[in-house]
Amino acid sequence: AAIVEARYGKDNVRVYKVHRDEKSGVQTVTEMTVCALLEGDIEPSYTDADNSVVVATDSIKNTIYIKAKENPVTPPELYASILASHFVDTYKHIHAAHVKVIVHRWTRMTLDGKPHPHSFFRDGNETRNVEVTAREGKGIEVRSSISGLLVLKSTGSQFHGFVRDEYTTLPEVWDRILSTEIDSTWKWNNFESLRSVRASVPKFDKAWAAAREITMKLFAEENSPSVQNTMYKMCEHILKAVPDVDTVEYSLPNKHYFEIDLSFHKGIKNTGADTTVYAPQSGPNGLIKCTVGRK
Ligand SMILES: O=c1[nH]c(=O)c2nn[nH]c2[nH]1
Repeated sequence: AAIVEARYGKDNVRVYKVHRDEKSGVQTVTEMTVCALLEGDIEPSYTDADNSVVVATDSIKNTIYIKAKENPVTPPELYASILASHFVDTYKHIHAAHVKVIVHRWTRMTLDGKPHPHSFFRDGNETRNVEVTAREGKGIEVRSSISGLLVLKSTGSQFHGFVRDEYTTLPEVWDRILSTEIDSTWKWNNFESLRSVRASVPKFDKAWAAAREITMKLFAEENSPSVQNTMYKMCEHILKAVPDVDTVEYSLPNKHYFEIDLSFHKGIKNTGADTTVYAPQSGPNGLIKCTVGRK
């Protein structure tokens, strides 16, 4: 037997960092969950119990905190690239590092119409994420994403014209609820070095804001003929808005809301156009995925 591939490290490292602006007294917080996994000449630790090649996961955890202390933690693309590059540059037997950063939402409170200097709230489970791979001699791959953004529209969604055969019971619909949890990822053109990531720092927040705005605007404004078509348009718009992005991918659950026929009770009309009461479904759910590139 032989190792085909291996990587190891520390997962679920929770990091909080505060920036205190002395002049204004305004404090800004960032909270993230970090995973850092190393790859390289580490087979002997698996095959021969030779721990001389192991950078302990505890040391990896320490490094995550030290790099957060020494460097900016925003944009997450920069922090993740600094962290991943550190491992490849520091240990000659480590040839790749994979870092995932999940940034949680602490949205500043607005009280009496004014932003509060040091109070925040968690407005939703949506997160901004980055996955970085630094590979020796091969630069830095960066994938940014939005996940957990739960959306619903009460109309403006349809689904008809699909295959009808002996397996089909789904009625065609011209007006339905559409709800999904946005998972949108945009992959940046390869960065040849940490220096080129730093040069692109102004682009990362703008790209995230554009992807989020495009996603919600198209979701809301399209009279969607299907999840497939609407997600494809989201990809097209993001590719147009962010020239340095190579591909965009979406993975969208279709979280169904079913009509409930209540006619058994005094002939209540609650189907088709008369439906006002629905049964939200926890499962099964549709799952629609695509990756779109530049032709
Ligand atoms: O948007 C949709 N796409 C599909 O592929 C599908 N299948 N059932 N309902 C559906 N809705």
